[in-house]
Amino acid sequence: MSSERIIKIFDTTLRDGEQSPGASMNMDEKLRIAHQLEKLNVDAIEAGFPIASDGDFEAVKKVAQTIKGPQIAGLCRANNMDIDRAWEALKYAKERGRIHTFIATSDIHMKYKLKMSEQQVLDIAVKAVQRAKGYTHNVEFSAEDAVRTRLPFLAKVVQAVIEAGATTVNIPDTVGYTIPSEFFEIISYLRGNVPNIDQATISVHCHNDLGLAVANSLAAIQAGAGQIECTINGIGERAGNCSLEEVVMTLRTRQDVLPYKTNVVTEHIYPTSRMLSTITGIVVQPNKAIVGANAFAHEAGIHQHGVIMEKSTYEIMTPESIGLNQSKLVLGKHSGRHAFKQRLEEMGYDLNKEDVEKAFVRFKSLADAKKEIFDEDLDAIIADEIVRMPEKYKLLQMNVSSGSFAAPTATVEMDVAGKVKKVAVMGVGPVDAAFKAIKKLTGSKAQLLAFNVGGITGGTDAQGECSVRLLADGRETIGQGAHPDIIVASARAYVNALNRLASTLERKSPQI
Ligand SMILES: CC(=O)SCCNC(=O)CCNC(=O)[C@H](O)C(C)(C)COP(=O)(O)OP(=O)(O)OC[C@H]1O[C@@H](n2cnc3c(N)ncnc32)[C@H](O)[C@@H]1OP(=O)(O)O
Ligand SMILES: CC(C)C(=O)C(=O)O
Repeated sequence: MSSERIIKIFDTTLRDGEQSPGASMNMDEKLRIAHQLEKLNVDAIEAGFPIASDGDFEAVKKVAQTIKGPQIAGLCRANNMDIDRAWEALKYAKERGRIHTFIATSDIHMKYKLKMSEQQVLDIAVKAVQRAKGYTHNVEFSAEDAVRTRLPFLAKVVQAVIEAGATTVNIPDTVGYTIPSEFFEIISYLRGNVPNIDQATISVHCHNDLGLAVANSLAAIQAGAGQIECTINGIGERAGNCSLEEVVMTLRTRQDVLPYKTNVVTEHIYPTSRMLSTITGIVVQPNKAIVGANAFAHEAGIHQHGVIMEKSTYEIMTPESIGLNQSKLVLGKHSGRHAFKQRLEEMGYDLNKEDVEKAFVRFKSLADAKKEIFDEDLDAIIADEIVRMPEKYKLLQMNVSSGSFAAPTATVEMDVAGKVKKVAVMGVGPVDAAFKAIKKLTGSKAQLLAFNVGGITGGTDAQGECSVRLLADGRETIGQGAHPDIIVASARAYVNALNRLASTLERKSPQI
């Protein structure tokens, strides 16, 4: 086999992909995806099943009229009505229009579904290809459920449809049943037992019921197949189809052992995946290979350190190669100092070693309480931990009980100018109780002008950020506090404001 064979990519997102429950697209949506597939430079777009509905017919027609470059295929059963209707839509793509006709060849499908004998199926397959040939030279035939078909019969069908003029013969694993070594054997068998096999492109169409669609497709091309049928994000009937991005990026990344190329412009993969997910509402799982949100994200400190030093330590392909701007270091409880310091620097903080260490300790304890630490959380940590004035008052511990039955009560322990004091106070609500307790412990006469509370980041595990505006002796101060517990954040803000007030009054300079 010659090296660096070009493998044709036949995208069926708009046909088999649309068979995913909930993935139906209207004509405009199909057209938008088709334009994106055009940018990806796939070799063929299967735009729909024209006999299925008027809407599908119009969509296939519009794609055939509009898209330049890729071939445009339409699926049809092996009967005249379907084939004629398919060509009515596909004819607008002229010589790029491909009629894709199919019939099942496995015993189980022939017996229970079609209720036909082998001979009947063989005759119908040949007639269908001949009918399609009357319209175009560009005819694909699929032997549905090929991998569960008895091999001598499969070979007989393949030989007959090629004689009838099929230019592409597709060997689908309709139910995602086969394993890679078997698929390799099936394709090898056909290449060894169908005398005219070289007159057509062998195609494969793998479903993912056992999670093997990509592996099976790769095994098939290693055995000599020349076309892979696949979908964006791997969507499709049941567990989906072979994922375009996975198969294409495997071929791009493992050139050393897979000497095949595709024509796909891989930099359009990520935007295409996003667009499809937005249009269909089918969310890509975060750990999905290539296009999942975590595919280029590193959370563990040891990995982050490696990536900071040299990306290839933990990245086998670049995010840019699929159209992503850059990989992401996710700060969480497994992160280490290297990643933490790098993020602070990227955010513009130039901290000394001691301050980084102080912030890091606080970051680790926050990371234990919430899943992901965002830049806003780091801002709050820096504001709280580093950019602090000398503290006359320190909040040591607090506990608040609240609800709709007992009166809200705050028990607060503070260090007030070197003395540890504790008090329990009731209030209208938990924040009111906490503020009253702090006032009692500090003896402050400051008037509360404003109190604001907000979640810094989304989710119920968000770090709450509170701000408090106080007035005393004609001076206003603002205090801020952050903590996953919103009451603790409020108390921290209050104490922070009192400390600012104290240091302002001590310096006797009019600051806010
Ligand atoms: C493996 C695959 O993904 S194949 C593609 C699957 N995709 C789809 O089915 C989506 C589009 N399908 C549809 O809109 C409808 O099924 C239609 C319009 C094609 C047919 O609808 P209906 O006429 O109501 O038939 P229905 O879907 O209930 O049954 C399928 C019929 O086609 C026959 N049939 C199935 N496959 C083929 C085939 N490849 N060639 C010829 N006839 C076939 C069945 O035997 C059955 O025939 P019957 O009505 O004489 O019993
Ligand atoms: C019609 C063929 C190509 C198919 O979708 C399948 O067998 O899964």
